[in-house]
Amino acid sequence: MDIRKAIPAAGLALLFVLPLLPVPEFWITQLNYIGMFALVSLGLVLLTGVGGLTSFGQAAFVGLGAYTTALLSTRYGLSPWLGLAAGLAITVVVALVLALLTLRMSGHYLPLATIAWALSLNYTAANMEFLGKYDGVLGLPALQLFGLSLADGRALYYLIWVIAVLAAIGVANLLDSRPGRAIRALNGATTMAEAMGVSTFRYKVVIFVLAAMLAAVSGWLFAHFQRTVNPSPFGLKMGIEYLFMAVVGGVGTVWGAFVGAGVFKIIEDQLKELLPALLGGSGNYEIIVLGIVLVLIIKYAPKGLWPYVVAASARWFPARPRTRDWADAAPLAARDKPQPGELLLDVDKVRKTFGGLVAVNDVSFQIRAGEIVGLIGPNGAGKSTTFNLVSGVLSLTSGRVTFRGQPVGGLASREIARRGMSRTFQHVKMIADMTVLENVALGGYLRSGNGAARAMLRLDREEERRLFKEAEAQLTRIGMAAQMHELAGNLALGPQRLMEIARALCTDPAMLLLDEPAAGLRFKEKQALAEVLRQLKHEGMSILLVEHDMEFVMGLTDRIVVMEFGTKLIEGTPELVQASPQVMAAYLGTEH
Ligand SMILES: Nc1ncnc2c1ncn2[C@@H]1O[C@H](COP(=O)(O)OP(=O)(O)OP(=O)(O)O)[C@@H](O)[C@H]1O
Repeated sequence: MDIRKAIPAAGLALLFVLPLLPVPEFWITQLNYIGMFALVSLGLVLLTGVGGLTSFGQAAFVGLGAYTTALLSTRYGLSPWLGLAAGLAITVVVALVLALLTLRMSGHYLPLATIAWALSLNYTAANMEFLGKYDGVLGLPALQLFGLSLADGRALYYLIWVIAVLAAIGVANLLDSRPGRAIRALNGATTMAEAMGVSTFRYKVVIFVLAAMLAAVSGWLFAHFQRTVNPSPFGLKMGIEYLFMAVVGGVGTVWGAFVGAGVFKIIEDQLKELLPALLGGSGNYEIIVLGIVLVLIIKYAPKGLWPYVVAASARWFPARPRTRDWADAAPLAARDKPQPGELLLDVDKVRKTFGGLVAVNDVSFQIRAGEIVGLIGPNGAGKSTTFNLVSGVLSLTSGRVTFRGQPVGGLASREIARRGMSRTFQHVKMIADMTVLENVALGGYLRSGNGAARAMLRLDREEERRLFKEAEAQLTRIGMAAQMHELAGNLALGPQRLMEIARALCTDPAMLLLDEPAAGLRFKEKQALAEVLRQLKHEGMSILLVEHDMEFVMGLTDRIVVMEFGTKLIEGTPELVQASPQVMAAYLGTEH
C-alpha cells in the first residue's frame, strides 16, 4: 500500500478506535479539548496565518455559540441542534457587522479592534441578568444524535473529532481553489489580486465569517461537553491562547492547528501540575512558562512546529507535483478580441497633481490593436504615474482614459481588469509559496466563478481543471511550462517577470500593461523577455510598456512616447525617437 495513504489512514483509524481502548478518561477529555481548540485555531489559520488578519477575539465567537445553545436548550427546551443553527446564524450576523466595521482598518488597528469587541462581548455576557452574569447558565442537556446520548465524553469524542477533521478538510480544500488563491493573496499581495479582478475586501469578510463560524461550532460543543457555560472561558485571555495555539502549530498550515492545540493543551496541563509542585504554593505559573515558550517559538520557529513535522516526514512524503489531470478540460470562456488597427486605448490630456507637484501634465496618446507602444523617459518623468492612471491605481486629476470606447478613468483596478486590460508590476507581485501554475491560475479568476462553499465541498474540480489547463497553456506560450510546478518564490527575477506576463495573459486580456518589465534583468533574461513580447505581438496582442531601458524598447516597439518632467516630449517610431536631439538631451540631462 502507498505509504502516503497508509500513514494518514492509520492515524484516522487510531483516532477512531482510541475511545474503545482502555485509555484513561483524562486523556479522552484532553483529546476532546484538543479537538475543540483545534476548530478555533483552524479559523485563525485561515484568518491570521493565511489572510494576515490578526484576531484576539475568537473566544468571543466561541462564547456566542455556547451561550446561544445554552439559553435555547435550558430556558426554551429547544433541541441543541436548533441551538447550533441559531448560534451559527447569530455568529454570522455579528461577524458580518464586525467585519464591515473593522476589516478596512490596517496595521495594528485591526488587532486592537478585535480586543475591543472581544472585551465588550465578554462583559456583556458577564453583566446581563438573563445570561446569568458570572454564574452563567447551568444544566445544559447532553447532545443526542440518532437517538444516542452523547453525555459520555467518549461518545462526544466522535462528534468533536468528526467535525474537527471535516472542518480541516474543508479549509484545506478551500485553500487549494479559486477563492483560496484569492485568500492567499490577502497577506501582502492585495494590489496584485485586485488587478486580477479579486475583491480583496470581500474575501477578508469571507474568512472572518468562516473563522467566527468555526469558533461558534467549537463553543456549541464546549457548552454541551461542560453542560454549563459562564463568561470566563470566552474572555480575552482565551482569545490570546487561541492565537498562541495557531502560532505554535504553524499559523499558515491547516494541520498545524491540531499540533498547536495539542501541544498547548498538553504543556499547559502538565505545567499546571508540575510547577506548583516544583515551586511550592499555588499560582498560575504555567502562564509565565507558556509566555516564554511563545516568545522562543516566534524567535526560533516563526512558522511554528508544523514545518518541522513536514520536514521530518519528507522521506515518506516527498513533495509531489499536482497531478496533471486537465489535458481534456474544456477551454475557459474568451472575450471578443479587437480587430487589428481598432482604437483600443485613448489617453486624452490626463493630468495628475500631488499637492503642488504636477506629476503628469495633460499627456495624450493612443494605442491601436496589435501595437506595442513604449512609454519612456528619465527618472521622475511621470511614466509610472501615467501607467497608474491608465491601470486604475491612481485617480485622474483631469483628462479622460477610454478603453475600447468606454471611459475607464476612475474605475477600480479590478473593474479595469474586467474590461480587458491586464498588468504586471514594476516590483514583481506574486504569492511566493504557491507554485508558478497556481500563481498564473489566479489570472483566470474573472473567467471562473466557484465560491468558498463549493470549494470547501470540492464541487469545483471541473472548473479547476479548466483553470489549470489555461494556466499551463499560457506558461507554454511564454516558454515556462517546464517550471510550472516550482514554487514562485524560488524562481530568479527573469522567470518571475515572465510568470507575471503569463498570469496577465491568463485573464484573456485585450491589452497588456507592463510596468518596467526589463528592470533588474540580466542581458540574457532581457533577450528572452523581448523574444516573448515579440511573439505576443505576432499573435496580435497589444502592449503598453513603461521602460527605463532605451535599448530594450528600441528593438521592440512600434511607437514610443517620451516623457520628461510630467509632459510628453515627443512621440514617434523608435528611429525618430532615437534620432531626436531633444530625447538625447533629456536622457543625458542637458539643456534642449
Ligand atoms: N504618490 C506620490 N506623491 C507625491 N509625489 C509623487 C507620487 N508619485 C510620484 N510622485 C512624483 O511624481 C513625479 C513623477 O514620478 P513617476 O514615478 O511617475 O516617474 P517615473 O518616470 O516613473 O520615474 P522612475 O523611472 O524613477 O520610476 C516624481 O517627481 C515623483 O516624485
